Amino acid sequence: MSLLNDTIAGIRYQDQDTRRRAKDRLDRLTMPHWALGRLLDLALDLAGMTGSLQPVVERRLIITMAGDHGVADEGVSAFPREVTGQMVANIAAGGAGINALARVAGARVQVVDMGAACDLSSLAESGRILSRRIAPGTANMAVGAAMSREQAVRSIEAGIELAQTFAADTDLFGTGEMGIANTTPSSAIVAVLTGATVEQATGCGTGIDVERRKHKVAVIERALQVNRPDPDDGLDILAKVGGFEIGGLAGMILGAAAQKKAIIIDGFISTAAALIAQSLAPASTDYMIAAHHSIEQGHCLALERLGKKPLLDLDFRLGEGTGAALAMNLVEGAQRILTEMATFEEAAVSQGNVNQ
Ligand SMILES: O=C(O)c1ccc[n+]([C@@H]2O[C@H](COP(=O)([O-])O)[C@@H](O)[C@H]2O)c1
Ligand SMILES: Cc1cc2nc[nH]c2cc1C
Repeated sequence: MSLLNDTIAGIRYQDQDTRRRAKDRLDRLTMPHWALGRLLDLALDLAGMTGSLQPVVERRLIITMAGDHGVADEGVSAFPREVTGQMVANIAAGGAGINALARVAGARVQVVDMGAACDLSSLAESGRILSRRIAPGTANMAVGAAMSREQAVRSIEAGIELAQTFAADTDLFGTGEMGIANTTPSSAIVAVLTGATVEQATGCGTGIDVERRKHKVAVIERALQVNRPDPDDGLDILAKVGGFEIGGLAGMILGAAAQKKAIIIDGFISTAAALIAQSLAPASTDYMIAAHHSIEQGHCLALERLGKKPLLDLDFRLGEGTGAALAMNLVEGAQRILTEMATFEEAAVSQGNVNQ
């Protein structure tokens, strides 16, 4: 079997017995019942994911995957393609938004070149980024498939391998990406996998105006007509209207799930990758935590399809893993409540008689 098929076959749903035992403890903690709300739901998830009442979320890693997109030729972004490589260098030097927010979370940031258009070999050779380049950007999905099915598999398998390697010294993963024009393939993926119209699934990305957004919708509609991706085949969708960094992130998510590690899903593009992972392995959603609600139109639809409620709502639309980084301390909050807070019996606190 292939790495992809093996990985999919190895993903288990959360451990229900550990969830039950965690629920039993959380029900008895010294507070009015469930008074920490969704932080407690998150604590249950951590227990179920790791199969432990003492989950650890100390060693944190944001993987920021970069890729370019042939569909940028259609004028769907407010920024030129070369920004992808320039921002990769900025992140590698520690000067991007993700670097500042990862420092708040005590997380490492690893940039991976999945297929930027420009030459990033000097950054890779000096060890500041990792190179898993599939090709120098995808083909233009408005005129044909973005990549071959074989490239789609390779991009996902590169992500799985990275998750396997990093799992040795990572307790908590976060996804991030950098890729000019990548909201275009992401909207296409969201439309195909949610059944929504392209109009509903498409936003303004880096900041295009109303007219350009109309054009972007038309480009995505054309890409779907030309390629006819099969909604029941995540690999077909990725190959026809996806991106290399999106495939890499889908692989990271599958790899983390197979290792029973929590993975925080960043914004719109990361959620599109999560939808690909869900379509390949429904149980992988049990290991995903939705970081935040991006203001990119279509993110709500994607989160709904994933069955996830985001932790934060800060009007972000940056990507890079910024929302995932900020959510990491909330995940630590959930873990500390489960592992550090006393029960009524332990602290000798009188219980009320409120119906639970
Ligand atoms: O994460 C998000 O929700 C998000 C929403 C809009 C834009 N972005 C970032 O902006 C870039 C894509 O925007 P665009 O307009 O070039 O498709 C890419 O580098 C993403 O990281 C990210
Ligand atoms: C400057 C810039 C930084 C980014 N980070 C993620 N996407 C981005 C897009 C642009 C344009």
